[in-house]
Amino acid sequence: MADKSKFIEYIDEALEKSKETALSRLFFTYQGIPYPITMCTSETFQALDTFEARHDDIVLASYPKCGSNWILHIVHELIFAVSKQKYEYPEFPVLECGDSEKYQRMKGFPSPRILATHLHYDKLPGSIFKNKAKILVIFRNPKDTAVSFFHFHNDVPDIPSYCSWDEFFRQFMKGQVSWGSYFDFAINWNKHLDGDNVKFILYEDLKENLAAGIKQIADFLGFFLTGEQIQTISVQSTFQAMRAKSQDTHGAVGPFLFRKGEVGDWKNLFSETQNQEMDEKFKECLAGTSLGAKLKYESYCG
Ligand SMILES: Nc1ncnc2c1ncn2[C@@H]1O[C@H](COP(=O)(O)OS(=O)(=O)O)[C@@H](OP(=O)(O)O)[C@H]1O
Repeated sequence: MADKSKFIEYIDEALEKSKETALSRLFFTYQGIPYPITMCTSETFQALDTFEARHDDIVLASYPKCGSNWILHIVHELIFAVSKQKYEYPEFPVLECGDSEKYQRMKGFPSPRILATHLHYDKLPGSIFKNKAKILVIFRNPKDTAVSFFHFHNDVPDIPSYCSWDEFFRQFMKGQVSWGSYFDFAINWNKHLDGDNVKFILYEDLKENLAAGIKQIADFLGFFLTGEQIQTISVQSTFQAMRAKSQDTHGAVGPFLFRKGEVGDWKNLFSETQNQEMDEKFKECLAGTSLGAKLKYESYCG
């Protein structure tokens, strides 16, 4: 029996190691943060210093899976409503993804440029702050964010999957997932959310009252719309409306990206132990902070 348990221990350890080796092939680390090798390169990160932000750039900053495609769509619709011009951005809109020449090409793009990013606050190019670009910072409760991230890896055929939710959860809590730790991302943003050019948006607030959220975004961007225009954009921005068009807007990945769009889906995957572990982590990192209060953790994760 003793030998058998040693054997199981050994196999478990070997499995653990091979999982970590397999996972390490998914990422490369740049300045301490893991990024997916399929989307980012260190050459692009080096070239990022040459990116010159404009005062009329609109930056959507979020940890992955907090709803950046939702806000991107809303901002597109707002621009269309005020300018009657369909906004066509010539590049994949995530600032840190793509080839290292992109920042040169971007110099020729018309304003306003809408740029999404999952970079942590302290990794953002300084010109965003220096030139006072407008930044919409989107947050979602960490439990639903983790669940959405897990499904994305495991549902999309071309992305390497995790062997189980438990395995993903372990890596998520260690920050060993693409773009690093949710909690580090949040701690980094915590003291910078009240700046003049920064607008905090909570995914759950938008779910609660989409029209009110769209109005706040429009006000922040200085767009004046009628109540009727706001109403029209809300109808076009519901989860159902966006999912129905997702193959046209995002290709084959669309239905996976617009997966469920709910608050509280974490209850379907979290074990009691995982629940407690995340509550502890939240307390340790964000309890008593201004962002901690803004996230309304008790309401959405309790
Ligand atoms: N309109 C609307 N309403 C409600 N929820 C929406 C909407 N649009 C996108 N989503 C949900 O946002 C999740 C994807 O987040 P991101 O767009 O940030 O993903 S990514 O990081 O850019 O890949 C993903 O969450 P899950 O469904 O929980 O996986 C999307 O469904």
